Amino acid sequence: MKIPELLAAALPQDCVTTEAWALQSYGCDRTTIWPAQAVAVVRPRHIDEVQRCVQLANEHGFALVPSGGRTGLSGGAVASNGEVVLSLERMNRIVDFDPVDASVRVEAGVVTAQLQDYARDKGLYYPVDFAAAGSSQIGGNIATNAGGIKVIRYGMTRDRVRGLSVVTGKGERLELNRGLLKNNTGYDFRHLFVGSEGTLGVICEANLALAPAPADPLVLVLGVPRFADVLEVLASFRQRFSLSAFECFSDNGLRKVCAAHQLAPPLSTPAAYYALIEVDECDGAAEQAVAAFEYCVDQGWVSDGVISQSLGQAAELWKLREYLSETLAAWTPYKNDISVAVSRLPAFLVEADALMAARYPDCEVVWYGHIGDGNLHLNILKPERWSKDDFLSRCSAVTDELGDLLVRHGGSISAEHGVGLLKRDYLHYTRSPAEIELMRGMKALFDPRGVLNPGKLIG
Ligand SMILES: O=C(O)CC[C@@H](O)C(=O)O
Ligand SMILES: [Zn+2]
Repeated sequence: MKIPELLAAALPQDCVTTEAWALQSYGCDRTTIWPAQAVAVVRPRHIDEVQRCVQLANEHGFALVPSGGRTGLSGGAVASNGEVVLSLERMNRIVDFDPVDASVRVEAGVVTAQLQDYARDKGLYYPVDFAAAGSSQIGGNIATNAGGIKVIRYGMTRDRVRGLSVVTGKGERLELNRGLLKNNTGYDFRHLFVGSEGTLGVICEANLALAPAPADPLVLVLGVPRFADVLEVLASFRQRFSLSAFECFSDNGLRKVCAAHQLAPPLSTPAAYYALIEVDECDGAAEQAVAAFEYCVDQGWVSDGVISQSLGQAAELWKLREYLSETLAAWTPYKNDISVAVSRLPAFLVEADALMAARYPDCEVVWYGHIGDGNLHLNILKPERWSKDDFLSRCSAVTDELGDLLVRHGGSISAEHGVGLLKRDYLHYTRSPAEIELMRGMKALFDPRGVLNPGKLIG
């Protein structure tokens, strides 16, 4: 029997499809480098069906690509090698909520925004947030340890995960950590699965910690002529506030967003860079923010600025940052998602800036990111006249140089987007040979036949 027939015989009939549109659409994520070449798409409704798929894959030797909202930018959910896509989208129930534990148990296919709304309705807050929250799914967020715009205050997805139900690559079901806050009983496998990119097991359910509802946001956008001064601005605001976001973007990125979305630029005087700062709106916050802004102007770090006067204005200012990734997609960008310790950013930036200018003389580079977390998204835009292949091979060579630079500054080749296929060959810039060997050992332990997401993360 062929693989789709095997699956159809073992699962409810409407779980399996081989329709061309489905193979295409479920076989890709937001990268455009690898063509979709899935042989089937399976969409189970229950963890038992997930387990059956994994058992079949082991018995018959085919590969599965676990799949969420496919908003990833590193090729972690691409099926370009005859795999079966295992989509969790139908497992999208919020199973349980406990107000005493302030936690929620959800299936993997719950969309991030759905959980955010649910938490808000309960008077609480799910703080992992990013532009793709409307389509990304919790299982994928956990598998990639998604970050986003609130990491500076709330941490990454890992910091929310209190428990996981997974099906390992061997087909075993594991209940990891049981939703407990305290559980010192040896190796915590839950954390091994966070960020494992579907290579160890399929995340089916999660117990997630919710946060208290925050105050309304106060948002500032400040014009900063020199990149290094963005760090000075960060330090000044940090002294006065517990920040809930500190983002940065360059003027060329802002101009593209404004043009694509018919938005007015935030400041009458443009600056080379902008810092977007969010703090809690509370008594005296606006006055404090103005004082911090004036201090930064006096120091010559900031040339102009705006502060939100309403929730609507705060949301409008956020659009300038949040629309960047989607706007730049029109230029088929090559993405670098890198990090160094915040304290090392100034020194790193000087060298990274020089490297970009020297090695990409023909390409426009758009800088932006979660600079308060030491995380930058360097998007290299493809010149129209260059073929995709030429562009990619040039970018790959520069990524090696960037890797060397990151090694010198103790940084990471992937801060929050994961490794997938895109950064797999650069993993050694951040993880030692001994670590990579241990990763392979883990993979062999949980997925001895290599049926889960082969080729991703560690190859
Ligand atoms: O597209 C990118 O480079 C970054 C996407 C996302 O992580 C963001 O911060 O907007
Ligand atoms: Zn980001």
